[in-house]
Amino acid sequence: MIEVQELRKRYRRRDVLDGVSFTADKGRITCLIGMNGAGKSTVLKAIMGLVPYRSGTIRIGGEPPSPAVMEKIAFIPDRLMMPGGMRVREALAWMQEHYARWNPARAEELLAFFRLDPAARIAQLSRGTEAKLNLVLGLSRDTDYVLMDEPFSGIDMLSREQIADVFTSELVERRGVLLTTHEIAEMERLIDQAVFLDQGRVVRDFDCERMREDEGKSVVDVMREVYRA
Ligand SMILES: Nc1ncnc2c1ncn2[C@@H]1O[C@H](COP(=O)(O)OP(=O)(O)OP(=O)(O)O)[C@@H](O)[C@H]1O
Repeated sequence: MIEVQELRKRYRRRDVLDGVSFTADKGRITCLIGMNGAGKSTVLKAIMGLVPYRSGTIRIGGEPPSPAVMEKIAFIPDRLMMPGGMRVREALAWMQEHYARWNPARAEELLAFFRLDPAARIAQLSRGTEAKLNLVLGLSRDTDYVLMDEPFSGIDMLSREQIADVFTSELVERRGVLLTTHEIAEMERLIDQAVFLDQGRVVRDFDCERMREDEGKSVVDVMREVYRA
């Protein structure tokens, strides 16, 4: 489980995270939902130790972050972080060299699934193809948790459907997935837990299936309720 408790972060004297608390369990897909600037990416970056925070506690599998604990998490940022001159196969080799839990068979499988050309240069990939490679690099590590920042952003409908298939496959089944989005409509059927962020605060946190059963509301219904209020 990833546990975030009372996380506070300031940028230029402004509170961008104002006491954020939630958990993301293994075997579930948890989605941080919020408008632009709500603080979603900052939460992921704080968990990964990429930005310092003022106060609060982060636990991963019950342990505080450390280099060994961070090996259990793969972070897939909103844009690919590899140099443009690199070829796809070189990016995979780089990952294999730098990450202990790299799974080459899975990487090959995902390359074939997304029909990525191993010889293509990264700079020449379209936005959507780049997003798919970004997913291949993150999901080919055998980690307990995967953090994804806006995995669907800028991607055409058919590619989104292909990426959605990955979410329902055994690739993420046993892992804990924490992702962010501001476009919930097509993520709705994929996610188990919804955490709504607004101006650095958690305003709703619920089990999506229970919400549908108990109150007959979809995540989008709740979103309208929260943000139009
Ligand atoms: N490096 C930075 N310096 C100053 N302010 C920042 C910095 N990074 C983010 N912020 C501010 O922190 C707030 C939260 O940003 P964050 O990127 O976490 O939002 P978000 O919910 O992920 O938004 P989006 O959906 O647009 O990606 C925003 O108001 C943003 O302007």
